[in-house]
Amino acid sequence: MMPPEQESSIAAGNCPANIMLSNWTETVSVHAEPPVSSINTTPSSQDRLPDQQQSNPSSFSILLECLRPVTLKFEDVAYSISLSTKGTCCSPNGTKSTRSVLNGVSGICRPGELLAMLGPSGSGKTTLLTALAGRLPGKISGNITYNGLPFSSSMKRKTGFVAQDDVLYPHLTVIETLTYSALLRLPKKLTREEKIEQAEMVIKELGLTRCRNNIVGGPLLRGISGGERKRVSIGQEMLVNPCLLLLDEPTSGLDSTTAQRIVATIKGLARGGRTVITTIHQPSSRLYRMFDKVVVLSDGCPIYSGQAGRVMEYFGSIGYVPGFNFMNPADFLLDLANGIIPDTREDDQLEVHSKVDHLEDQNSVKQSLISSYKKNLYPALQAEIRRNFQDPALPASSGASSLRNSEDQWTTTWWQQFKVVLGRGLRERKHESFSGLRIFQVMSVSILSGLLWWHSDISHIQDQVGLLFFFSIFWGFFPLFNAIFTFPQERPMLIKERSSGMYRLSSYYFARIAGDLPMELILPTIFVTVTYWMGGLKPSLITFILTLLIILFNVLVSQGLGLALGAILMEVKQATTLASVTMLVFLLAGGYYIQHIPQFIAWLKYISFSHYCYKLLVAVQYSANEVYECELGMHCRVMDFPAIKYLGPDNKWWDVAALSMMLVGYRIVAYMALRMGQPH
Ligand SMILES: Nc1ncnc2c1ncn2[C@@H]1O[C@H](COP(=O)(O)OP(=O)(O)OP(=O)(O)O)[C@@H](O)[C@H]1O
Repeated sequence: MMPPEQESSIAAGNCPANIMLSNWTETVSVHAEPPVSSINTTPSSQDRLPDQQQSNPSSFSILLECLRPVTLKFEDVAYSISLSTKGTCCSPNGTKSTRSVLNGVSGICRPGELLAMLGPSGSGKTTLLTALAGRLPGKISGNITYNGLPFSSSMKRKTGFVAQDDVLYPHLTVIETLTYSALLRLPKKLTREEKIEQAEMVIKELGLTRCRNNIVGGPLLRGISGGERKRVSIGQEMLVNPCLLLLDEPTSGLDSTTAQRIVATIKGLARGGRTVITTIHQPSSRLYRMFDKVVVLSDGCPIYSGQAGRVMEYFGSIGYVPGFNFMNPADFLLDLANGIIPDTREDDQLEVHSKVDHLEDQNSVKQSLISSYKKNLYPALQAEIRRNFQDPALPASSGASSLRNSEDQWTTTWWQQFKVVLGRGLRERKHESFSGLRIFQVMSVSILSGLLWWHSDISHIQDQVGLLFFFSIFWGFFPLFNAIFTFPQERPMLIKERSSGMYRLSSYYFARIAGDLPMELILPTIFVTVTYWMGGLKPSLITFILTLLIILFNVLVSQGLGLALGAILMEVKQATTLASVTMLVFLLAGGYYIQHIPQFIAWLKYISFSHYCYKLLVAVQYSANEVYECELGMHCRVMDFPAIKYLGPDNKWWDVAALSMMLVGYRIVAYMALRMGQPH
């Protein structure tokens, strides 16, 4: 294995971008360059890299040029959302309407190009970017092709998508975050060490060395800075050496120098033969100069799509000129997209503001810009999109289909995915699993109940049975409410990672369940050990072990129900409300409080796992012929005690079978609910 420095310098030799990227901490100077559609990265990537990779996997580096350049073309993209208002008492049916978010947007972005989408807030930039990333739900009309093909699962794994909000695990450090991504996303032909090396390399490339061991942090936990978070998100996508990289507002909330550095970084990635598209709010003129192409949107309609350097010329040709010579082109474009014509008199800003109020004027400016686009730009753009030439940067069409066939499998095996997600989950949640608060909660309840039932005796059978019922209910509630949070909390991460094709849902699901097991099982074990012996239950080791096993079984079933409710509703408030109603029903129908439930509702106990758990606890605690002192000097059979008699005939295996069915059934339901809510 080569030392990282050596590898880095070799890679940099192949890709000029890397020279610039590795200088993150130094002053970044990137100037607008001529459109790079002429940059032909294909021969090198096509002829050399795949071979290199096959013969010597260690030479694979994310710093090399993109392996399969992508030309992205989109034509007449339109998207509408349906808006429905809820009914009221006066108009119970509510109303339904649709709203157009994108309307006839077209463009081309070739390998090596950086395309920026500009437009006012709400103009549809994010929606278009999400559509281009193949992640927009619902029906999109128009045509979006990647090397002439529709979006495919192999394309998904070659696409990097950096969302506006960074979805990262707060308790992992920067290096851990990138290492786990590398382990999950890099191909199986690389060894673990090589993958870790790639993560290290990204850290260096993005200038994250200083904060590599800092935790990422989140809203309630101070971690790395906003710019560093953004770079970690970009780094996660860089790891897969994406041929198509899409970024949503990568500079929002950052100071101008940091923004400049981020854009310089993505410009560098484009120079490595990637197709890079970004939305951006208010770029400075320095940033604007780095763009090769721009698409300007106004209320979802395009007013410009083409070379960034020709914007002024185009708008000048249709009669719109900036107020003064040194105006930032981005400001000029945003004014136009808002329907505001920049005033030619520099000092008269009041005039501009007064125009803001003239909605009609603005709308007519927008309409005129949209029609000018349709008349002057669209025909040539459409012809260019439809031109069926063999792009020199594209692999031959056979290459495109082999791309589809050979890469449709996952980059890592099921088992690797399981192990990495499990390890990551244990690390991320160790503070939560072993939180002092949780341990205190369980310990205090166990000691308190041990004291309340202190050395209870069979002559006080009512109390003893009460303790067994308490076991079944407490260890029904506690795991249920813990499990409810699992999937709603993880949802953003799950959507992000599944959208990038990082792992199978099943490997994630089993890793998540397995990761929670240690703590889910350790706490009840401590609880039962303390309370069983303090509470004076049967002093037999076998009975104690059986009691413990029944409670652990109950915990797993109840955890399954919590997972299922969380996965179905995906909303913690609704899920906890439903869970508390369910547990209340189980508590009442369990057989301890009411022994004369009317027949028509008595079936409720059969769906209650607490009922089966309670029944089993009683069955192992008392033998069939055991007696207790029911009155002074009088002995009665335990099995005739009303709260026990009500439980019905003692057939333990039926109860075990019912609990087993619930154990598996709830988990299947949770999995199916997750699958249905997932991007495919
Ligand atoms: N699922 C949705 N439900 C309701 N409205 C939506 C939905 N998706 C998009 N919109 C609306 O479509 C419009 C475009 O949204 P989009 O997020 O694409 O704009 P944007 O240009 O990226 O804005 P910003 O710069 O503020 O992020 C907005 O008015 C938004 O409210």
